[in-house]
Amino acid sequence: MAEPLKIALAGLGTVGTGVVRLIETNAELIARRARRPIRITVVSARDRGKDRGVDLSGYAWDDDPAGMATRPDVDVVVELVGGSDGPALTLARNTIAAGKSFVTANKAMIAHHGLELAAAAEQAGVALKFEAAVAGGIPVIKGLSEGAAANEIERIYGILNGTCNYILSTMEDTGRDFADVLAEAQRLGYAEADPTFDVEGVDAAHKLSILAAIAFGGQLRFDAVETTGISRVLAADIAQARALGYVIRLIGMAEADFSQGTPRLFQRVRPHLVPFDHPLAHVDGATNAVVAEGNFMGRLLFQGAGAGDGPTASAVVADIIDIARGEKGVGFSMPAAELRAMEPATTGHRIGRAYIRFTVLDRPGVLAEITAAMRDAGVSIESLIQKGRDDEAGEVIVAMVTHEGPESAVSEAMRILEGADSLTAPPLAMQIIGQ
Ligand SMILES: NC(=O)C1=CN([C@@H]2O[C@H](COP(=O)(O)OP(=O)(O)OC[C@H]3O[C@@H](n4cnc5c(N)ncnc54)[C@H](O)[C@@H]3O)[C@@H](O)[C@H]2O)C=CC1
Ligand SMILES: N[C@@H](CC=O)C(=O)O
Ligand code: NA
Repeated sequence: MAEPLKIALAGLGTVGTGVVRLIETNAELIARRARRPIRITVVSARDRGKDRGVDLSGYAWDDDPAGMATRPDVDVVVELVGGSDGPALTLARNTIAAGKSFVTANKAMIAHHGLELAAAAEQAGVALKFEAAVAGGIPVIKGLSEGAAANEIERIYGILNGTCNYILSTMEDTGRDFADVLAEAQRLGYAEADPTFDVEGVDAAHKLSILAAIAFGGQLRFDAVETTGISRVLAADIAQARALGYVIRLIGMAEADFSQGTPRLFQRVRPHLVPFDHPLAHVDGATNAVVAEGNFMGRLLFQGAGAGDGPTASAVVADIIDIARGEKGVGFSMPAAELRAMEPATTGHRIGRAYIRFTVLDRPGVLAEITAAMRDAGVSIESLIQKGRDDEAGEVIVAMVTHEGPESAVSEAMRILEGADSLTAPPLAMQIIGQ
């Protein structure tokens, strides 16, 4: 058998320890499939003394992750530290500059610096791979850039954050409290080091911008993702949605319009109402699902574990195996210089139904004020429910479902009601996903 491929592993948290366990447990099978053994030679993390439940005694330790790139006992660097800049980015740049291949699960860094790193890797003739960065263990990057390579893809959407999906589906099934379920998702290793990235939709936006670049062959535009998280979704919204025949899911959606001049790119992360009979309504726990629509393949659905040590490690090690087999590719579907510039598109043109929820003071005239704003903005109401809350603040919940109409009209109604005295919090509008 050929010489082992020597791996430096930076970061020994949820994913890093998962990678150690996987490489040790499946060593023989991996060596056969990779045509050579894969051997971790050196590791690095913040705290050397911490018990991580894995045996690290066979590996060298380096206090300085950034310096691992130039060590003679390293062929490939695997970065599992996290953060868009800082040590992760320094390590990526150092590794590529040293002429070595780089594997990462770091969507924040790829969303911000992916084009720069891809161009540098192509110039250096090394691999830059990040399958674990999008939808954890699901091979969606490989699926899109290889399996769907012949298609023009105009639309891609799905559930891209395991933590939010775990929170929403657990609250729905058990009625448990948001903060309590979030703490559990953190204990299970699903959440980011700063969980506001999960609950405010930023992590899903990182992933969506990477997927969109791959699916549409466009330049990464994380800056142009419209992002709303789940922190303002109330247990009352979940109950109301269920009564109406829907579940609530955080959906990332990207669409490309190539019909004229500079292609246009629409990217949005937002909680949506999903009808019970839609495939995404049955995606529970930390599972992710991605739907891609291509002009010849039709609709593809990728589904599987989007977070957690084992599934994420599986994607990281698959990238290492590709490199061991001699692959020098970069994770995008075409060379960085050929990725098209895309102009961000606004939501104005979109048509659909929406659920809108208001928390208001229980006093005369409030409902009239809300319905007048809807009338003035041209929003047609299909149904409206008013419910008291079990608190002493005198608040009630008003929830409505609109008829199909322009999203811009809903935005206009929200604008008219902005700062209205009778609202106790800004209203929350969620689109209802179609088939
Ligand atoms: N946890 C998950 O399910 C998934 C995580 N990811 C990504 O994988 C990466 C790692 O995530 P986790 O393992 O969950 O994080 P974690 O917080 O569990 O582990 C991070 C590791 O990096 C080390 N580290 C942090 N700052 C460091 C520094 N300045 N110098 C040296 N070491 C440092 C820590 O000591 C720790 O060992 C992140 O980019 C994350 O977004 C991607 C997919 C799924
Ligand atoms: N925090 C992320 C981890 C995987 O990418 C998530 O919850 O999906
Ligand atoms: Na993946």
